[in-house]
Amino acid sequence: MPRVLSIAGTDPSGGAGIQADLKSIAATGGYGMAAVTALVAQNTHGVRSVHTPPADFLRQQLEAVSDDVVIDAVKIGMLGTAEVTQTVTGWLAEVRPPVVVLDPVMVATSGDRLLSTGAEKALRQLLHRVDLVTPNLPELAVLLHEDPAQTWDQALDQGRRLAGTYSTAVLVKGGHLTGDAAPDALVVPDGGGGFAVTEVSSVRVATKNTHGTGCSLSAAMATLFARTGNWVRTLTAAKAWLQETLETADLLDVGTGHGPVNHFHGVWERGLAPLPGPAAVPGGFLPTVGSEEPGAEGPGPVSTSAAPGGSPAPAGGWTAALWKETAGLRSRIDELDFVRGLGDGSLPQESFGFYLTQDAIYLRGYARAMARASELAPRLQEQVFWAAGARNALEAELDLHRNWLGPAGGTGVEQVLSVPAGTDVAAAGPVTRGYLEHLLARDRYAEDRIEYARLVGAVLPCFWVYAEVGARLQRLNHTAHPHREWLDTYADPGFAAATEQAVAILETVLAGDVAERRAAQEAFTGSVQWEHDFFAAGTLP
Ligand SMILES: Nc1ncnc2c1ncn2[C@@H]1O[C@H](COP(=O)(O)OP(=O)(O)OP(=O)(O)O)[C@@H](O)[C@H]1O
Ligand SMILES: Cc1ncc(COP(=O)(O)O)c(N)n1
Repeated sequence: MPRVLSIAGTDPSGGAGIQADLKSIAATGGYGMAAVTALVAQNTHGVRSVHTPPADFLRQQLEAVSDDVVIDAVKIGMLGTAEVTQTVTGWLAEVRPPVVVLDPVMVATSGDRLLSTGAEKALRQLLHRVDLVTPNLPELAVLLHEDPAQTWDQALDQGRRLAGTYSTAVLVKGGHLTGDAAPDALVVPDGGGGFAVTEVSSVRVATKNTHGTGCSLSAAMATLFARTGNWVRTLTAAKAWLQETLETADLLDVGTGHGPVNHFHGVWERGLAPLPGPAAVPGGFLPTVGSEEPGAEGPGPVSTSAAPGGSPAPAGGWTAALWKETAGLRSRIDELDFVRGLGDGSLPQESFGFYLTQDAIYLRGYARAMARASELAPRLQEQVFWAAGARNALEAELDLHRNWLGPAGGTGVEQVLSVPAGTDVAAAGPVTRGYLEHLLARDRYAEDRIEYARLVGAVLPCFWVYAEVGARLQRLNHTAHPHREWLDTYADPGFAAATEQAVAILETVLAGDVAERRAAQEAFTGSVQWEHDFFAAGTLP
């Protein structure tokens, strides 16, 4: 866990400054430390007064930390005066921490000045010693002695000029622009006079509770860079995290002015997932977008690899949390008479027939759910994926009739096939009917994106739980097994690959906004329960 030091001012109301930094560092997976530059009497409405302790005392704080603790990253926020700024510059020159991120705090959201004009020159000196500077648009202009950018293109030009002048990476932040988007861009000098510019944009959240976003973002950047060693991955991860803190900011009830962001909402919602391996970032924040930076991750979801159990692994923090949440219920599936009987070969033939009949009916409805998901999918890739899923489910259903449920099987499926079109659920048992109603409950949500999220969550367990149960059953298979051929169908690599893709889509949906996430989570857990019940019903012909 990276040890991250914030050097900044205080906010006793907890939304900005050191208090925000420590929350950000913890939320993004670091150990937070703090040296105070200034004590600020402020709240969500503004700054009342500032008390700056002697610079020598700041130096003592910094040395107390660096004499004892290995520092993996530093975030610098409010400095206030030239003397304080020079003290920090001097300490950095001696200690040389591996990563230094500077948020050049000049003016608070409330409009109050937090840096004396006499300190601007000292701040420019400090710029030579930092790896990343994260100015908002007015700060960018002051650092360049120019007027503030009015457009995003002008802001990017200024970012390039600042990066070139100080040979440092610049994070240009578009929070002060208007419009539906909140764009940010990393501008990194390439050493040959050019720049690698990577833009990461998010949807602007309609909230007045944005106090401390700049502090929180820069602290998250320092922490995540210490974890990933890659600025593009860091920004993508930090933005995704910041977005959820903004989306859920209104759930907090802190002050009556510009309130703080909700630093821990996502972490608490997902639960404390174990830390991922090297070069990874906390759950759910891994980039799923492309970038211009050479060597950075290409487009596409995080890699999914087969879990030791043989079923696909979660695609990120969101799916990991959901998978973990349903672990108890899934483990009970293995204990069911039907699953035990299928595994050890003791399952009565009529139970098997009943199960296959229900499966065929189920697949018809399941195909409809995926066809609807294809209709609603916002991205072409997903549209294609669900359409293919619908087709495969129908083909599997045909195959069941052709190869398993023919007259010789004597399971009564002919009756199912002969019912008039549109009423094919008539022969469904109560569980099959209930499961299909759950899958196809389409009119409960007005917005397409919510219905899509719900559908993705609802159809997923049939992929994922089935793959998991199937992988275990397949291991019990042998040449003399009475259900050998059926168990072989579980070993289809195409199905495993499709399951991985489906899990990756679910991860993307869960990383959407809160309403989408809720819809998908609820539908997913509901379907896991139905999967359990479906297997349980297998012994009730
Ligand atoms: N309403 C919003 N919705 C989504 N993202 C936002 C919103 N407002 C700001 N951001 C993002 O928050 C980060 C901080 O941006 P901003 O340009 O406001 O910096 P700042 O002025 O230093 O922040 P602060 O509000 O702490 O002073 C950026 O990543 C920006 O894109
Ligand atoms: C100690 C301190 N540091 C930074 C800010 C800027 O944050 P914001 O612009 O959101 O008020 C602040 N208000 N206080």
